[in-house]
Amino acid sequence: MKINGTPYRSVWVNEKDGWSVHIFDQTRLPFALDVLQLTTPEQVAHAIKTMQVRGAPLIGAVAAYGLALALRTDSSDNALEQQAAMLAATRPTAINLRWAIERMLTHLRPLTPAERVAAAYAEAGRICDEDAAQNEAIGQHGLELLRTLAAQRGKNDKINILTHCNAGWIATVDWGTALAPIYMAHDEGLNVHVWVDETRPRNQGAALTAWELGSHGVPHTVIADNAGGHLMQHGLVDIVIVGTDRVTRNADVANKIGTYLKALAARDNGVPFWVALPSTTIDWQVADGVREIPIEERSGTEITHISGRDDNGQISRVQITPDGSTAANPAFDVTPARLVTGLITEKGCCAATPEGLLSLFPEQG
Ligand SMILES: CSC[C@H]1O[C@H](OP(=O)(O)O)[C@H](O)[C@@H]1O
Repeated sequence: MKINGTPYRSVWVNEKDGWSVHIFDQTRLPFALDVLQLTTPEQVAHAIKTMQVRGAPLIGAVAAYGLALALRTDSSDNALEQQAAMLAATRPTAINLRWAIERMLTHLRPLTPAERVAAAYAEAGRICDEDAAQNEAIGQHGLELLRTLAAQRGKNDKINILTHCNAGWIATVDWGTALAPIYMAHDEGLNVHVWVDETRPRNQGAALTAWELGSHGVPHTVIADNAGGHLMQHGLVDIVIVGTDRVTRNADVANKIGTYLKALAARDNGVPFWVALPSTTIDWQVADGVREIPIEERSGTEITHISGRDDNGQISRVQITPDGSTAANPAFDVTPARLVTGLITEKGCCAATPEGLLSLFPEQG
């Protein structure tokens, strides 16, 4: 996507040295666009754990480059396995991380140590190119949904879309998943407006989705997470589109904490609830998401403290709870397939059912 007219991806190899890896430090957005240069697998692991880089497809792509960086130092079998395990363990919920590492291992294990570095960079590059292409296709299929909504009402009537967390281009290599159809609809001239859940506690909506949409000129309004149900009750939400970190073969959906509550409100108010995902986010080995998907527990300090820009223009962090209060911080929840209207994938849209998924991916049957 473009930032001030310049096209960017969310991860890229430094063209000056040909091997170090660049990402945006997403903990500094929306107030600073800082590029981080990663030169070691440990730096990659730290960036993923601290959410300097986040978003299911993007952490998989960056971890793939982390393995390439590791092999520059030691491309032995032991190093390959150990570094892969270290990177895969950085965050437990997004299946893309494990998928990307497994793909790299499958590609690299048969090679000699001398062949591995170049092959690792090439495979990580293919993972990035495929993600960008898949997300563009998701955008096209999701655009059809928005065109249908627009056709059902007056051409210039506003289409109000609610989204949760950030599933935009900065959460992927490019285009995003939930936001890809929105960008395309806006660029096509459809009158779209986005309700942006702030998405406590890390505020990926308020800080990242609002920044993305504002940078692209897409009308949007940031709301408290708890406001979505009220807006739906008053007919102010036409469709919910969210991203996901893992979808099971039964079409249960793991996503940022609070997604399940949004789906319940949508069902209660007859609002279509769609989930956008590349096939790399489908975990075909898992059926029951509520029971089987590991939910990341993050530090309670993400609840007890919040960061932002103060009146002096400085980024500062403040405590918002009493000393001594404990905090629990599950980072994801699972929305059962029964609450999901449908899935938007690079192969098309389908019902949130095992049959729906297999209709798009028959090879998994
Ligand atoms: C396009 S995947 C985006 C997905 O990832 C986010 O999680 P996190 O910010 O913790 O990496 C969130 O669940 C988004 O829906």
